Amino acid sequence: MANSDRPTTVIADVYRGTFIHSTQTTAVQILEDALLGVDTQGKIAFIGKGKELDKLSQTFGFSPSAVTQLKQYEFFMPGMVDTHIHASQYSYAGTALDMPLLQWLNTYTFPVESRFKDLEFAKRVYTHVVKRTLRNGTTTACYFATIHTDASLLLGQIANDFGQRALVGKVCMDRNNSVKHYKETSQESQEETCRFIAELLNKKYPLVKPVVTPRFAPSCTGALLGQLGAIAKNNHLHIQSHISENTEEVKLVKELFPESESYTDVYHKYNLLTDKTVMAHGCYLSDKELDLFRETGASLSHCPNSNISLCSGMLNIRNVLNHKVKLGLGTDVAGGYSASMLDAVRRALDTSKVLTIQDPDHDTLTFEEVFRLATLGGSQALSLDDQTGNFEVGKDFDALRVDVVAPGAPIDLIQNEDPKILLEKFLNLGDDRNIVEVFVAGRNVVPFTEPTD
Ligand SMILES: O=c1[nH]c(=O)c2nc[nH]c2[nH]1
Ligand SMILES: [Zn+2]
Repeated sequence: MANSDRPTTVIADVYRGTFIHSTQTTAVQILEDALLGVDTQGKIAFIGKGKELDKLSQTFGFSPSAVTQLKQYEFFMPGMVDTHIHASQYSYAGTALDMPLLQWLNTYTFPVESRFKDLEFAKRVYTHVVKRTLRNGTTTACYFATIHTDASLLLGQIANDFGQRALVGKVCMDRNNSVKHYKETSQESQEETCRFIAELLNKKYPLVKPVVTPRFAPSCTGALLGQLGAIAKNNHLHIQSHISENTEEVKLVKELFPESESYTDVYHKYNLLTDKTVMAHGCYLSDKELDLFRETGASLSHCPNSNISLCSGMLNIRNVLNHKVKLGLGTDVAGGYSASMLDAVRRALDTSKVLTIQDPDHDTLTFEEVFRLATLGGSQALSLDDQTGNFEVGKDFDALRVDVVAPGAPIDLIQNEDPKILLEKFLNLGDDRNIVEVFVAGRNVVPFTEPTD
């Protein structure tokens, strides 16, 4: 090949085997004996057929002997996207699920979150949650931290150090909190949000971004919501919050914001519904509110474990999808007790099946659709689908290498199964022992190379 014809991309790694991902039109697309090349920037440079090895190796200038071959019963799938997780609640995940949302916040959540003033405590919890989620296949996480700016910055640093793609939010709340040392004024909240954004952006972490984070309407005055909407707009930032999770909360919002037509209208009025907004839950949104989500491009994070654990409600995903609202899945640790997105996949399917038990006409979600929600759907919900979510050329290589028969893992394969069955078994039965490697932007981040604590 003449010098001038040489591609400018330099290939760092090439993998050969089965790749399973979603596209806009196909919930599960299976590419058997495929070849995928990753460039030195961590981006997918090509995806082709194994039999095209000679041609691809010449075009992209790599040696066929450097290709990593997957084993039988292994496949690559896109890394999973947790669109809603409270990193600061990880210490009590798996406990404290015996009361409804508003009581749960005052009894368990605010007292624990107030401890993140202590940076040593913050470091311990945040290191654990980043490692736990990464090894369970969460390559992108949208995190709530606490009101503490320095601890929130530390969460960004830890995600960066371990190589996880993350949106990190310093939580804002200037009212309705009974816990003495867990409060901020609207001025403090606004100033500290600006400091958080400036300092985090200044670090220039390649995969970690700030997200403007009003906790939810009952925790924020209209004045603070308005200031946060302006900060997000002026800096083109992501926004996250909660909406319509339980009936008591919806009633409270009506009382606190009597001038607003609906809960969604409260956020809309303060410019908090944009195409970079993700709202958790939405169990009780009306069709009109869903229309407003679609019009503004805002998305929903479905957190089924939390919705059941706190007896909040059940989101009708089919109705959300029919309204063409962007949707991803979230663990919502610690209202949700599991930090694993595989659990979110299973609970999403369970919830949809319960809705079918209640109404046999309900169009139950398929496992293929839920796979898409956990990957491509999540990346769309976070407006990061230009970078991650599937194996399209030009996106970052965020991937899980899954071995369905990994030693010690909880899956028995009795017969030779096709790749779609392998995916279904992994989603329903697998765990982190099946996730033998995790890649984010081409970098191998699991198994960990750092000393573990
Ligand atoms: O599930 C939830 N967890 C929280 O921490 C929270 N705060 C407001 N609304 C919330 N919902
Ligand atoms: Zn939440």
